Amino acid sequence: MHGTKALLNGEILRQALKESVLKLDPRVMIRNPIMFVVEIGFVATLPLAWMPDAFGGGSPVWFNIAVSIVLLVTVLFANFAEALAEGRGKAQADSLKRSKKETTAYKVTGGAVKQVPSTELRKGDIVVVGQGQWIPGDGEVIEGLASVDESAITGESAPVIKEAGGDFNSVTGGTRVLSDRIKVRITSDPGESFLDRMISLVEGAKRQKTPNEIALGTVLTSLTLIFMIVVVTLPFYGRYLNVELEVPVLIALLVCLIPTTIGGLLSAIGIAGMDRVTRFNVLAMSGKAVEAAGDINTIILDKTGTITYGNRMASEFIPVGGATEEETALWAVVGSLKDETPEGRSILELASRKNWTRDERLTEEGSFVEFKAETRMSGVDLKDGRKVRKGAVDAIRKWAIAQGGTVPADLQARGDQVASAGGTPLAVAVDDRIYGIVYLKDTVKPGMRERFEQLRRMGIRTIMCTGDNPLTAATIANEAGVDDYIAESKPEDKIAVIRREQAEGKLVAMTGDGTNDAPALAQADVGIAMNSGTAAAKEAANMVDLDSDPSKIIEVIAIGKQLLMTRGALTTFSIANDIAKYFAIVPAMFMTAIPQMEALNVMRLHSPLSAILSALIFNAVIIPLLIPLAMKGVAYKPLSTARLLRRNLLVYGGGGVLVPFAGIKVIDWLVGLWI
Ligand SMILES: Nc1ncnc2c1ncn2[C@@H]1O[C@H](COP(=O)(O)OP(=O)(O)OP(=O)(O)O)[C@@H](O)[C@H]1O
Ligand SMILES: [K+]
Ligand SMILES: [Mg+2]
Repeated sequence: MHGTKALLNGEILRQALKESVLKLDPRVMIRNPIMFVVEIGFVATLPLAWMPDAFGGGSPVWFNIAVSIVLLVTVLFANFAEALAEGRGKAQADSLKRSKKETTAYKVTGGAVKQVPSTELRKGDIVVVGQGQWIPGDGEVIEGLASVDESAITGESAPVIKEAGGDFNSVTGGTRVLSDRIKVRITSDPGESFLDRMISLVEGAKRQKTPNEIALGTVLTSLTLIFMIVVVTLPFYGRYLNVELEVPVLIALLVCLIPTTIGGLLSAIGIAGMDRVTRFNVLAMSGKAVEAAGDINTIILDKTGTITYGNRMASEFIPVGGATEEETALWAVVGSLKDETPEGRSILELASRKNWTRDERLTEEGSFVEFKAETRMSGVDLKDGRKVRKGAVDAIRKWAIAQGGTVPADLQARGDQVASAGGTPLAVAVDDRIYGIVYLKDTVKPGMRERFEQLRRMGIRTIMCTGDNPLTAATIANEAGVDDYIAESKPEDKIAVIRREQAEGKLVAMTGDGTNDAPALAQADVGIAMNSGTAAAKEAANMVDLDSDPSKIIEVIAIGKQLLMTRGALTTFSIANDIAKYFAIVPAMFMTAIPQMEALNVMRLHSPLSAILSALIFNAVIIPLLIPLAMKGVAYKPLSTARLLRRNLLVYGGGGVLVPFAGIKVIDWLVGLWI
C-alpha cells in the first residue's frame, strides 16, 4: 500500500512517546478500566512521597516514591503500546491525504463541458477525463476505455485498463488516466469517496471495539473488580493476624494481580491486526470483519481466476460432425467479433495467430448477443437472418435442438475430452448446425493444493463454485484438492450455498468482483471485493483487495486467526503471570506475623519490600517487552483449533508461569544492589 513500508521509524516513535503522555487524560483512560485502576493507584500513592503517613502507614518514603513511579510508568507503557500501533496507520493516512488533492473536473452539462473543482461533484454527475488528467471522483466508466495509473491507491505501478460495461468499469478518484479518454458517471458525494473511507480506516478515526474485544474486556474488568474486592478486604484479615498492611503495598498487590499485561496490550493487538491486513493491501472496513475472518468455517471460491489462472484462453478449434477446423474457427470468430470477454478476445487472437482471415463484413449491421451467465452463450444475429452462437456445450446443444437441428454424434465425446483435461469446451453453432468446439485452456495456479491442504488442517471447508460444466468442474476440483464443488452454478446459487452453510451455524467467506456477486458478498460473513470490480461489489463487501487477487482470501483468514490467537496467547500469559507475583508478594506481606510464610518465599528474595517492588517492576516492563509480539502477532501454524489451543496453552501458559519467576528474581537482585 501507499506510504512507508517500514514497521517503525523515528517519527512514529517520537509521536507515540508524546501520545502516551497525552493519553494520561482520565477522560481517555477511563475507556480502559484496567489501566484506569492503575492510574488511580498512581494518584493515590503520589501524596505518600511527601506524607508517608497520610494513611497512617509506616512504609519508607523511598518505597512509596518507587511504587508511585512504577505505576505511572506502567500506564505510560500501555499508552505507548496503543500509540505505537496507531502510529503506522496515521502515517499512512497522511500520505493518502496528500494524494487527495483538489483537481479540475470537466463536467458534462447538457452537451457542453464545464470546468468545475472536483469538490463540487455530486453523485450522478458526468465528467470526461483525458490523457494525463486526474480522475476527479469515484465513478463508473460509461463510455470509452483507458489505461489508468492507480498506484496512489494500490501502490502497484502497472497501469490497469478501465472500460465501459462489464466488471472493469469502476474508477477511483485520485488515480490518473495514462492514455485515451473516458466518460465517467460519478458515484460518490464529497467526503464519502473510497479514498476518504480509506483514510478514516487507516487513521482509526472510526475504530470501534469489536465484539470479541468487548467480550474479553468485560471478563478482564470483572476479574479486576474481584481482585479489588479481595485487596480491600485484606486489611481486615491483616488486623485479625496483627499485621499492618500498608496502602502502597496493597495497591502494588492489586496492580500485580489485575490483568494489566493484556489490558495494556489489548487495543494494540486489535489495531496491529487490522494494520497487518492493510499492509497486505486489503482494506478491511471494520475490525469485526478481520476477526470474523479468523473464525471462518467455509470458503466459497470461484474457479476461474481464483483457483485457476483465469483468462480462459482459446487454444484449439476442434471440428465435430464432419465440419472442418477452418469452418469451426470462422464461426467462432464471427460469434466473437464483438465479445469483449477475455474468452471472446482469446478466440480472435488464436484465429489471427493461425493466420485465418476474418470477414468483418459478415457481422456488419448484425446485432450482438452479449454473454450472460444465465444463458451461458454469446453470439451475433447476422443481417441475413443467420444466428451465430457459442457457449457451454449443453446450452448450445439445447439451442440447436430448439432450432430444429440434430446434434453431431461426436460432440459429447469431444467436449468431454476437453473437460476431463480441465479445459472449458465452447460449442459453436450457426442456426441448427453445430460446427465444433473451442478449447478454452486454463491451468490450476501452482501451490493451490498445498493451500487447500493447509485450510483443511485448519478445519476450513472449501467449496468451488463455477459456471462451467460438471466434468471440467470435477477435473479442476480434483486437481486443486477442494473439498466440494458446484458446477453450472448461477450467481444466485452462491447466495444459496452461503445461506445453507450459515444455517448450520458456520461463518462463510467469499470473494467476488461482479455486480451479480454483490448480494452474496453482503450475505457472507467475510466478503472480499476485488478493487478492479464494480462499485456495487465494493460497496457490498466488508473488505476490498487492492491487488485484486482473489486467492488472497486464504491469507486474510490466516491473519484473522493470528489476531485471535495473539489475543488469546497474551491473555493466557498475562493471567499465568499472577502465580509468580503471588509467590513474591504474599509471603512478603505476612512474613513478619507468620514466620511459616517463609516456606512460600521460594524465590529467596532480598527483602519483603524489594520483593513487592520487583513484582511491580516486572509487571510494568513485561508490557513493552511484549509490544513486538502484540504488533507482529504470534507465530502462526495451520493446525486445527484444538491443537492450536493445546500448543498455545503450553507455550504461553507454561511460559507465563515460569518467565516471571526468573524475571522477578533478576529484578530483585538489581533492586538489592541499590537499597
Ligand atoms: N464469452 C463467452 N461466450 C460464450 N460462452 C461463454 C463465454 N464465457 C463463458 N462461457 C460459457 O459460460 C459458462 C459459464 O461462464 P461464467 O464465466 O459465468 O463462469 P463462472 O460462473 O464465472 O465460473 P468461474 O468460477 O469458472 O468463473 C462457461 O463455462 C462457458 O461454457
Ligand atoms: K498485572
Ligand atoms: Mg467468470
